Amino acid sequence: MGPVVKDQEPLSDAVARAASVQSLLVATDYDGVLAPLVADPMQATPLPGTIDTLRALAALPGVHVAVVSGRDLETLRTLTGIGEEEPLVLIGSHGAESSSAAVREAMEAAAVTPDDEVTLAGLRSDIEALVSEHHPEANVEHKSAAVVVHVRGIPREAGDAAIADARRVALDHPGVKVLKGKSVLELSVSHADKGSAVTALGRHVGAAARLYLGDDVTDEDAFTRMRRPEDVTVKVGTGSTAARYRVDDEQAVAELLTQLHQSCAAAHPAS
Ligand SMILES: O=P(O)(O)OC[C@H]1O[C@H](O[C@H]2O[C@H](CO)[C@@H](O)[C@H](O)[C@H]2O)[C@H](O)[C@@H](O)[C@@H]1O
Repeated sequence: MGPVVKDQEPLSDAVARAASVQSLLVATDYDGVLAPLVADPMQATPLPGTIDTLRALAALPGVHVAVVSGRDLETLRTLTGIGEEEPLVLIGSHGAESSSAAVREAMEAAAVTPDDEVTLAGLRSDIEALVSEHHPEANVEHKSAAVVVHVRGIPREAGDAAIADARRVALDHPGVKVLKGKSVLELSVSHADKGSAVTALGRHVGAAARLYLGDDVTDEDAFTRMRRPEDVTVKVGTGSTAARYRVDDEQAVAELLTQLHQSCAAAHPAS
């Protein structure tokens, strides 16, 4: 897979350049970027070594690291194994939740309200009823601000029917945001987006450059917000994108993070 824009600086040069700035924010999506996609969401584990590479990056002076996901914060912490005492920032529920107080403050206006909770409770029970009565081969994932219908691994026609019916259910619940992801339909009461959360974190740490890796439609909010010449945006896999660069898969992400760590370690030696 070639670069997204022709005749631009090669990705390896852009990574080396980003590594040399005084304050760098490295932000990465989780599913489909650090962790290969699998049928059971709770079995989606990071490729060996990737979290340790992020830890090593976060230990360097002037390098800030965040994992940004549609997962809720608690699940993201469990799946990444990143502890509360570690310097890595976790951003969950597409920006609605974060381990960083600065991000929480910036996203306060997008926080889930008690009215949203009521909407979500009604939605959860309607989706559960729909799936158990009409689409038993589909699965339902409950998150703090959303309910997700999963159709990975089931026959195409059955999956499409489940997604179409879930969309219809959402219409009965005003204020619900519908996000079509990879073999999922997410119905959310969150008003947050990854782009706002990551740019808030970048501002907070005074990032001179931001490097963002993502594979799904919700990552496009981050790609479109990171348009400074110093920023490096990387789409993982196929599909149209606002990112400047593209890599094939999670293995290529692991290699890119290793290259980034080597460049950052050379540019930001620990004192
Ligand atoms: O923002 P992300 O970290 O990319 O999370 C997006 C969604 O990821 C999960 O679903 C995806 O991964 C599953 C496990 O590999 C896979 O079964 C599913 O088909 C994918 O769409 C997660 O379950 C969702 O809640 C996230 O919103």
